[in-house]
Amino acid sequence: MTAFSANLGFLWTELPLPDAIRAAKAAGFQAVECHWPYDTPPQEVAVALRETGLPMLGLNTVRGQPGENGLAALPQRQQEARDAIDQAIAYARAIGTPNVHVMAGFAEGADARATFVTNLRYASTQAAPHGITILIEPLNRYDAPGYFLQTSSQAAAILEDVARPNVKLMFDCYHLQIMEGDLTRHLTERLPIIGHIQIASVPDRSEPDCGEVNYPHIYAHLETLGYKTPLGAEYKPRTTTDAGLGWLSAC
Ligand SMILES: O=C(O)C(O)C(=O)CO
Ligand SMILES: [Mg+2]
Repeated sequence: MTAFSANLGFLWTELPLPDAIRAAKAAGFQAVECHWPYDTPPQEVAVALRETGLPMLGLNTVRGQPGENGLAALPQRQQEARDAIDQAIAYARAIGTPNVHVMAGFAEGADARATFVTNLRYASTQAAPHGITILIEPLNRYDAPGYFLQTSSQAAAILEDVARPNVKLMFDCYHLQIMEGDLTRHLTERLPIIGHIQIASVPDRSEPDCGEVNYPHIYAHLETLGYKTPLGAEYKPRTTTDAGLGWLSAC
């Protein structure tokens, strides 16, 4: 049976993070993940995780200044990017989180690529002693125009250059259906470099129960591939989180 991780960046956002973790447990999720937990002391998050028994699978590095979307591919911003990486790894260690998504930011060109590769190697070195995996995530060009990383093929080439076993791809089916399609084939081919998978309907990014992706097919396919990590439910509820959970009980 497919397991799911509630993305608390989008689900139960009206609740403080520890209560959102409790709500995810009550709803039947097997794990949680978040975007930017930094306003909540990690001790409070750790208490809720212990109490519910849910793992927090991932968190993101900060976006940077207002209007920015990450720092790791921005030439001339290396110190800030490394501070963001250090902050994320410290928070992840405090709550036992195995993945840190290092956000690339709005950038393009050879300098941006070289900066991203260098910063990912730095992140890998800092994360490795703690058993933490670094993730990079392509975002679609409509939601994040100008974001440095946009496709899984671009990510695969960068991961080859970074050449560290603890730096992997966050395969968000929502973004990659929009950018590349062919999800079944890409999930199969990219499996060795995938560190986490996320889902949402396409194109409206709501509950994964409608739209152009047939998720039951994706779940069955991932099962045949032996992929067992809970899938990140990273969608924007059509009404409230609780009212939209029918898809979860149908799985
Ligand atoms: O938007 C997404 O898909 C993300 O997973 C994220 O981490 C924030 O941009
Ligand atoms: Mg995502």
